[in-house]
Amino acid sequence: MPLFGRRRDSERPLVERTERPALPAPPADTVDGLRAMADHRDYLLTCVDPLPPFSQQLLDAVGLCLCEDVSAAVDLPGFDNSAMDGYAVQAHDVETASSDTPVRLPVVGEIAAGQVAPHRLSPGSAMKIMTGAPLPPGADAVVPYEATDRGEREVAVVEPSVLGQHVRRRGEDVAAGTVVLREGQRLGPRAIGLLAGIGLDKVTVRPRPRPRVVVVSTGTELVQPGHRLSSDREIYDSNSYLLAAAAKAAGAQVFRVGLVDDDPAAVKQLISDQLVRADLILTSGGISEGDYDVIKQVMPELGATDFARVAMQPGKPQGFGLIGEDRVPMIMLPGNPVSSFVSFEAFVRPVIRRLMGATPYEREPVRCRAAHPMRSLPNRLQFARGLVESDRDGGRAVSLVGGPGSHLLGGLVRANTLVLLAEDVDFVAQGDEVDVWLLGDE
Ligand SMILES: Nc1nc2c(c(=O)[nH]1)N[C@H]1C(S)=C(S)[C@@H](COP(=O)(O)OP(=O)(O)OC[C@H]3O[C@@H](n4cnc5c(N)ncnc54)[C@H](O)[C@@H]3O)O[C@H]1N2
Ligand code: MOO
Repeated sequence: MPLFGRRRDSERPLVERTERPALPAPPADTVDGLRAMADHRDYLLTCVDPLPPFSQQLLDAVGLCLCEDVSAAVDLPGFDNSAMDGYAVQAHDVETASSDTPVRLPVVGEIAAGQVAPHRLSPGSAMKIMTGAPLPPGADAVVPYEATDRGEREVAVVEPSVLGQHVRRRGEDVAAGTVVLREGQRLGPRAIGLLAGIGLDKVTVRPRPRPRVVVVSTGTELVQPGHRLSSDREIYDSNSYLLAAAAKAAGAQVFRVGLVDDDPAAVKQLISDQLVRADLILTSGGISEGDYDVIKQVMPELGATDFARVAMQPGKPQGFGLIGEDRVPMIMLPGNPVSSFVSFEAFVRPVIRRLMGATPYEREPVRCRAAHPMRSLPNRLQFARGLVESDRDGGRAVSLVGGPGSHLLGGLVRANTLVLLAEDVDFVAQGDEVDVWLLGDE
């Protein structure tokens, strides 16, 4: 299918397979001749690196995490300066001043913020000074206008002053060389202000706001939603929407490319075209044993791939690859909609989190009481669709909803939980505890 409408398909170069490093050795099949779900997940996580930290303009870094300690290269304040509009003086000259016995001093100059003192302040004199202006050498206090008659050539000071009064000392806030923000710290408005205050316009942060995830559905039977089904052999493409929405909810920037037929040339062209804008490519369909399972057929020509049978239900067939010159990670998911969704939860969400440098990568299982007896396939980690509700004792109980078939998209929506029934479990009695993944934050 045309992607950008700039060049004809025949003009675009394909990524051809050249000699490239293979994938790391995949884990052994340990469950009934199949790969354990956790082994497959951990394998994908070792094959994918977090996106590199990158230097970001301050305002684009809000909400992101620092990848380095930040030290101040300058003192804050950078020089001794006045905290008030008034007169720079020597404190001992005005230590007895009062409204009954004002101290009169000649005004020998003026300094505004951004200027420097015209000369040193001699004992027995005053210099006009504005807030933020550098204190003249020789001065050690500032008398605010309100404590004087605001004289221009001579000033009468009517309140006493002490050493250092209204003077902001160099380095009293931040001394040059000290660490002001730590690696891992999330940048909010105050941290952004401080970074600007010490003269930085960029910082190194992670995650990239969003890993770029390209989503593609394969299948000649698929029709774009919004169009008419022209025969009862056709079905609407739900997976590219489901996966795109799930990737977006996990924090990715998503490019939903949509559909491609089970045509090897079209699939190769489309994937080659997408590599340039992808940190991760997701496909659904075409990876099991069928005669038209095009992804499994062509992807080994474009990169290093691993097709596994995983001891889980749904989600048994799984594909992974590092594709093209840049070895872009690609996760090839099974076509049944529930299989696709469960595989996303088990493998894709952790990989997106790893790309973002967001830990923990995996969902934390939560213990929950079974509301009724449950049967499970032996030797498969079963992801049953569950509904968790509060029980009478204020605890949580889960019941199964929607049926076990991996095509049951309607039933999936009634669930708020995936119930994890382990490989060595074939029966759970009512009241027994099971692990669940709560899907509330999707
Ligand atoms: N002989 C065998 N057949 C199958 C096996 C097996 O081990 N041996 N595994 C089964 C399992 S488990 C699954 S899951 C599926 C996975 O098959 P594929 O990944 O090759 O997917 P397809 O054959 O292309 O499609 C399967 C099913 O899903 C529908 N589908 C596909 N894409 C979409 C979409 N974007 N939106 C909605 N529905 C979609 C498709 O029409 C099929 O009904 O293989 C079993 N077979
Ligand atoms: O195991 Mo397949 O992935 O659901 O039916």
